Amino acid sequence: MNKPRQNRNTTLEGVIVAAFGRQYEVVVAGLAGQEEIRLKCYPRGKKSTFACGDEVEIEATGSDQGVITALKPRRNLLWRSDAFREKLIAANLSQVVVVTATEPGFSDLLISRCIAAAESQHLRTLIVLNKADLAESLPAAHRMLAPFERLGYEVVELSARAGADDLRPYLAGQRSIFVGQSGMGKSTLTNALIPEARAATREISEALNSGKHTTTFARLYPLDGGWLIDSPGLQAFGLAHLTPDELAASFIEFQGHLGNCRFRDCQHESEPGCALRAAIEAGAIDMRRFEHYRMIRNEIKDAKRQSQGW
Ligand SMILES: Nc1nc2c(ncn2[C@@H]2O[C@H](COP(=O)(O)OP(=O)(O)OP(=O)(O)O)[C@@H](O)[C@H]2O)c(=O)[nH]1
Ligand SMILES: [Zn+2]
Repeated sequence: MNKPRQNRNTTLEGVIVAAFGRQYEVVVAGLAGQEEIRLKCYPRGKKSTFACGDEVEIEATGSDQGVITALKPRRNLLWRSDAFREKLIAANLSQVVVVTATEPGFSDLLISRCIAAAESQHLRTLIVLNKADLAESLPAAHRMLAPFERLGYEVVELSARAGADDLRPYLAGQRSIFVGQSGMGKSTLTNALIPEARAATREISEALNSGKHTTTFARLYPLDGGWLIDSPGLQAFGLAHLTPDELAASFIEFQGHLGNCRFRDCQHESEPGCALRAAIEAGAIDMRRFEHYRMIRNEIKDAKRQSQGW
């Protein structure tokens, strides 16, 4: 039987497992009984708008190289954007795992951003609280996460250094991505779950001649009937691509209140008869979450103005 790698110009199907700039690593799928084929691929055109998790068609141009010729329809896409740029994070996910830690401190606004990005794509969100061994900092982290837990977002507390088995059941059969600030322990978790990942991390930091293990690009690993993407630490998570309505809908606790304000175009600032404000006062909506919503909404408005050159 012919090995597909020898069939020049044959169209193959695969999944993007790593994205570095204009270069992508693609694992060719559906070749039962044959060893896995990994190809270094470039997009055919100038645009490189693919993400980890994308399902693509490729043409092999050599034994280990190929050209991406088509993108299969995406089930969903996690991405971030400001007024001028967009950055694709990952595609075809089933859940977003926000990794936080007792130390260093983390931003709850960033968690709300990650949740908004996930909810707007109808993805499940799970929160991990890592470094539970640093007991002194646990109470503060619990306080920070309490509003999210009250909304039903599950928090899994663990110490990646001691192992990640408590997380395994949540990841089995799922297509997950670890997102979060730098230093929360995403790579330590990935390494605990996937022994092969450790080798990959070491190889890359050796190649870059840096002792540091900061993740610089997203990589997908098969895991327990699904897969997991480890992604670089996030500092910013702009949501300029969301409409104001989409943003409001992605704050799940606003459901049941949106649409009940006296004015149809209520900005939920100081208008009389604002249902959201009433819900905050009644304790049904957490003030901090409402602040997050306002901050992101104002940022979206600013981004729109900037991109239109106002
Ligand atoms: N005490 C403690 N330290 C941990 C634990 N997990 C990870 N760390 C440490 O936290 C630091 C950051 O871990 P990384 O896994 O590199 O964090 P990251 O989120 O992948 O960071 P980026 O690659 O920059 O996004 C490392 O020094 C880890 O050894 C833990 O459970 N407990
Ligand atoms: Zn209102």
